[in-house]
Amino acid sequence: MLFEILTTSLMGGIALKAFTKSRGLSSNDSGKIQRIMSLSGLNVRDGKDTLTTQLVKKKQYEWGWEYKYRIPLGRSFSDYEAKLKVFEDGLNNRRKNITFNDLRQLNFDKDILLQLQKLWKAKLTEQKEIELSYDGLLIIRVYDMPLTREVAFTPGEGWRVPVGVTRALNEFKYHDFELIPHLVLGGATRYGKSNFINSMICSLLQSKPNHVELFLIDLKGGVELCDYENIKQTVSIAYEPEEALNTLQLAYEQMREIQRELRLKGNKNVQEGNIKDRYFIIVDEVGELNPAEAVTREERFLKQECQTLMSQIARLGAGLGFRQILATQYPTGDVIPRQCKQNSDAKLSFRVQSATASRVVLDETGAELLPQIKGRAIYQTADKREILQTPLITSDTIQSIILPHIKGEEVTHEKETFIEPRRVDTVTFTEV
Ligand SMILES: Nc1ncnc2c1ncn2[C@@H]1O[C@H](COP(=O)(O)OP(=O)(O)OP(=O)(O)O)[C@@H](O)[C@H]1O
Repeated sequence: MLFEILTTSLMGGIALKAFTKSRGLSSNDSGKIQRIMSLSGLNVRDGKDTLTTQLVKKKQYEWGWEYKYRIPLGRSFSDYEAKLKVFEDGLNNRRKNITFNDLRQLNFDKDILLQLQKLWKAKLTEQKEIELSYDGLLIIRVYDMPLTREVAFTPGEGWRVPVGVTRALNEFKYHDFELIPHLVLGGATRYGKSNFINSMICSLLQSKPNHVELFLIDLKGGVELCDYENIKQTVSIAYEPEEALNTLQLAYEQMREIQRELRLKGNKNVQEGNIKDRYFIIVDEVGELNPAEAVTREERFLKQECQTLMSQIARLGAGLGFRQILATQYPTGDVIPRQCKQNSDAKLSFRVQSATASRVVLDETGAELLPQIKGRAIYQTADKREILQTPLITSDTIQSIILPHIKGEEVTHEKETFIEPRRVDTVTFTEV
């Protein structure tokens, strides 16, 4: 009986596979992708010939499939990027086929009908996600499961801070400030920049409380970074451009001091000089320091000074233990000083409004195509670009992390218990 079911299902599966293949659809999505390409006008006409996108390689991973294509002359990567939604909607089209691979997953010892029902339901609700990249070949990754929309904060180790969870196997990704000292952060409003800055600071406070020194510039009216105003690790905090200049000058002087110290010792950098402290200059909304936006001459001069200091820190600071993180929600033109951008080998961009804005942050397009999901971002280093979901940190977690570091408050971890005075009932006797 079991043998009969097995062979019938197997033959059915093979027949189904042959059928789907005859319709240009195979068990993976390569056939469908090829059809989407030709139907959405990605082929190129060359006289009588039609140049198509050629599949060079396909590989299955635990998370889904990766396809590599040679693109025809006359097409660029951005032509394919512009069709991202077309690919995604095409692959998630509800007319689903059950494939041979799907049938192979079934357990023929158990209730086969129920399993088929479940499989069909799963097929109808499945939501594949697609990622495009280019390295001389067009790479299309089709993920079976969408990337999670929420990741809880967990601190990193040492100078490694959590950046987020990647799609491949939900793996946690870290940014190592010892390897890449400076970071540029961008993204349209309400997509998660400030949340990321908070999780970064809290991770550093957790893992390096005695060696992290913070120079904070919060030009969003102080609402984002004011929690750190009274902690031991904050050397200086600024809420206005005038105060920002002061904070940057302090950081710059400290940098010079370390430079002198290392020179005297004959060391090239803090690692060689065994200096353990690291100095983080964090500017939330660097756009507020853009001289091009200044109204008066004095304001322009002040902002130019700020930009000069940020550029010097970016240029000279890495070996001296200085890490600069510049965040902006208005990625236009020179909002991030050029030298700061050039010296930041890592960029993190949340969704932005246009391809131009994406180029300002990442030097490449792509961040404008991110889904409208809070915390979803592209993390880009010199050799890699990944989409990830950044961790969400709650106010309660922030408060509990900063509590032991608040200045002037000896914090004991035991709870104070308030002892009420014992009630004494007194009866007074009077002599009659
Ligand atoms: N990683 C995340 N995961 C889930 N939700 C998030 C994440 N980051 C932020 N959010 C949600 O988005 C809201 C806005 O985040 P945040 O304040 O960090 O945005 P922003 O980019 O700094 O915005 P603005 O530039 O306007 O200040 C948060 O209140 C939170 O609810």
